[in-house]
Formats: sequence, structure tokens, C-alpha cells
Amino acid sequence: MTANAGPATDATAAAQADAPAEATQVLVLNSGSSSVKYQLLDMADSTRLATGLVERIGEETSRVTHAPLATGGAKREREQPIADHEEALRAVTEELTADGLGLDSPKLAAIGHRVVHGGQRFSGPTVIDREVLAEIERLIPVAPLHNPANITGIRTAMGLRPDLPQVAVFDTAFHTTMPEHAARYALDVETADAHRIRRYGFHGTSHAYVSRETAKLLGRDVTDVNVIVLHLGNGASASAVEGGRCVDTSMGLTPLEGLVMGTRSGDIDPAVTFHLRRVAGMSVDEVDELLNKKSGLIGLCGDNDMREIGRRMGEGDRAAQLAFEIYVHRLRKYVGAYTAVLGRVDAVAFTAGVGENSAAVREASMRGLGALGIELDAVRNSVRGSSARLISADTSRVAVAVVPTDEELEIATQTYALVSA
Ligand SMILES: Nc1ncnc2c1ncn2[C@@H]1O[C@H](COP(=O)(O)OP(=O)(O)O)[C@@H](O)[C@H]1O
Ligand SMILES: CC(=O)OP(=O)(O)O
Ligand SMILES: [Mg+2]
Repeated sequence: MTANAGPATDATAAAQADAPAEATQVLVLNSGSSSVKYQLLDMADSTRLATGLVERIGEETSRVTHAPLATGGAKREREQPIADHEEALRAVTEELTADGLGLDSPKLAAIGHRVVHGGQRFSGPTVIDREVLAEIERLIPVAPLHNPANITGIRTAMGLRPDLPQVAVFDTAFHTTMPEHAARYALDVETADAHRIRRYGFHGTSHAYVSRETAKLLGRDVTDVNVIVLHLGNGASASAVEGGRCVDTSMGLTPLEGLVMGTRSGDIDPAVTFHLRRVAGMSVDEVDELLNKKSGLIGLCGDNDMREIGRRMGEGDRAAQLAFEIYVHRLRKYVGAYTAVLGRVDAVAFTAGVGENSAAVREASMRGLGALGIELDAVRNSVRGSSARLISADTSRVAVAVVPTDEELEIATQTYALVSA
């Protein structure tokens, strides 16, 4: 899980006892294809009360990790079979209830849900009603790994607290500002429009948060700075942000396009698809599975965890080395492309699991970019840390930064702003 280091602080038992009785808490659910990440925050003072993760849902044994921050208690971890997202949500509720923070609490103001695909319609946080839910369902074909899990999270939460506002915060929302020339593919216009084929972009909540935090780190107003954000987690995407508005991003109709990811190929010649159909007799579903689940780092070297790849490289493993080089080469191409798109770049910001933790990826992707005004400082880059920091040399024209993302805090902030307005 990505390290959290935003403005939210962990609550102490004392702070909790003093908390006001009014409804100022927001539960955030980030339901992924095989995991649920959750956080309970008190928005009155931006404290995190509890945070946790249910992983390996649907596998033989799943794991629940819960950090009861409000009570200051020790982190709890248990393994048990969890068949689906409904059961996962039940486990989340049990953990929170054990801390006296159950979903029945009158202090809960809303539940905020990460929803990956919102199509063109949703450009901001939205209270979920039956019609909004139907639209999220309609978008399943373009986010098959993500939207179904988000929907189960929403339905389960609605069942538990039908009286509370359930708010959707869409990955696509931040990217709705992209100009038409960046969002539209060079496809036959009628076909594209009939099937709403365009670049939507994802991880927008993170790109929005990180671009703002980068401006803060530089001591400048977000409307004055141009930032290239590199969100490198399991899924990975780049975006070009001009004065706080997204003008281009690497993911497209679905979260498959762009950078090399843990299990996804990113950019390929679309003809690979029909070639495999014709010469290998693969079905559309098989190619879909190949590109989304068996490609990227795992397809190249059998591992999708950058830590393991680094370890293997240290042992002289050629496949791991090549996978790393392909990953980094793609990143460099996007940095070059977005430099051209923005014209003037003030900062490059690395975020998410790989971006925040892998000095090797940052070093290799920024190496030799002096012509673009990018110079890394080797010592600053190698120092580990959990807060936003500069890693560029003092002589670098472009600031390079590590800026931890906090999608859950951003979702809670947007959710609370909507329901308390
Ligand atoms: N210390 C580290 N060094 C290199 N990579 C790391 C490190 N810690 C985590 N990662 C990478 O971060 C990835 C997960 O990133 P994260 O942002 O949590 O992903 P997601 O939210 O998409 O599940 C892991 O696959 C792993 O490769
Ligand atoms: C949209 C997307 O790729 O999300 P994640 O990185 O959580 O898989
Ligand atoms: Mg993520």
C-alpha cells in the first residue's frame, strides 16, 4: 500500500475522546479487483481514525490488515477466506466496530467511493442515486477490472447505511478538462461517437492531489505551475497538468493504454490484437486477458513487484534487467512528449508505490535528460522519506520531486465538501 503522508495526521486516543458529536466523519472505500482499501477520517480536523486493507479477495486465504489509529492500538492482521467484495465489506465493518467506530455511528457524515470509470458525464464528486449507479454499471465494459468491484462496494454500503449519502469520486473526473485534440483518437468520427470511444484517463484523483501538493512544495500557486505527474503503482499513468488542469494523460478508453504496468502492456500497435486473432486463433477475451493480466512487468520477467525485480537485477538476472529497461524507456518517452505538450515544465512529480519508493526507477528514467532541463541529485534521490521532497540538483531548471499520493484523503475531502455544502 502506498505510504500516506498528506496533511492528515493520525489521531490519538485523547483527540478521539474530544471529538465533537456532530457528523464529521467520512469512510472511504477504494474497491479494487481483488482488494478493498479503506480509511475512516474525521474531516473536522483531518485526522485519520482507522485505515486498512482486505487483499486477495476470492483466493483460498485472504488477508485483513487494520490499523486502529484512533485508539493508538497495535496493527491487527488476520487471514481467512473471503469469497467476494460483500464479505470483504463485512470484514471491514467488523474491524471498525471492534474499535468502536462501527458503520452505525451517528458521527458518520457520508461514505466516499473511488469509482474508476465515470465516462464523460461526471466531472466532479457525485451523490449516488439509482440513476448514477446505472451509469456506473453501463461503463463496466470499459473498466472490467475495476467498476464491478466499485459497484459491489457501493451496493453493500448502501445496504448497511441507506440513510447516508454515498458519494462517487471518479478517476476520470480530473481528466475531463483535456482539450479535444488530446482526448479524441484519430478514428472515424461516427464510429467513435456512436460508441463513446475517446481518451478518458484514470488515477485522476491522484494526479489532481499530487499536482496541487507539488505546487505547495515549490511554494507556488497551482494555477502558475506546469507539472508532469508520474503515478507509478500497479496501474501506472502519466499526466501533463497545466496550471492545475489536466491537458493530456497516458491512459485512454480503458486503463490499459500508456506506460508499462505490473500486468498491463500499456502502448502497443493495435494490430497485435488482430494478428494474434489471425495467426494464433486467440479469442478477443484471451487477448484482453493477455494484455491486461499477463503482460507488462509480469509478462516480461514473471514478476510484477518492482522490489523483486530490483533484487533479481542485483543477481544479474537478464529478464528482470530487460523488463526494467522497457519500463523506464516508456517513462522517458512520456516525459519527453509531455514536455513538448506543456512547452514549459516546472516540475516532474513521482508518486504511488514505485514512484515513491524506487530510487532506481527515478534515476534511470531521469538520466541524461539535461537537454530537457532535468538534472537529478543522486544523494537526494537515494534518501528514503515519507513526505514530499525535491530530488533534483540545485542547477536543474525543472524541479524533480517525490510527492506521496493520498487518494483516500482526496476522496474524503471531496466527499465531505459535497455533503457539508
Ligand atoms: N520499496 C519499494 N521499492 C520498489 N517498488 C515498490 C516498493 N514498495 C512498493 N513498490 C511497488 O509499488 C507497487 C504498488 O503500488 P501501489 O501504489 O500501492 O499500487 P496500487 O494502489 O495500484 O495497488 C508494487 O507493485 C511494488 O512494485
Ligand atoms: C485505473 C487503475 O489502473 O487503477 P489501479 O492502479 O488501482 O489498478
Ligand atoms: Mg493505486
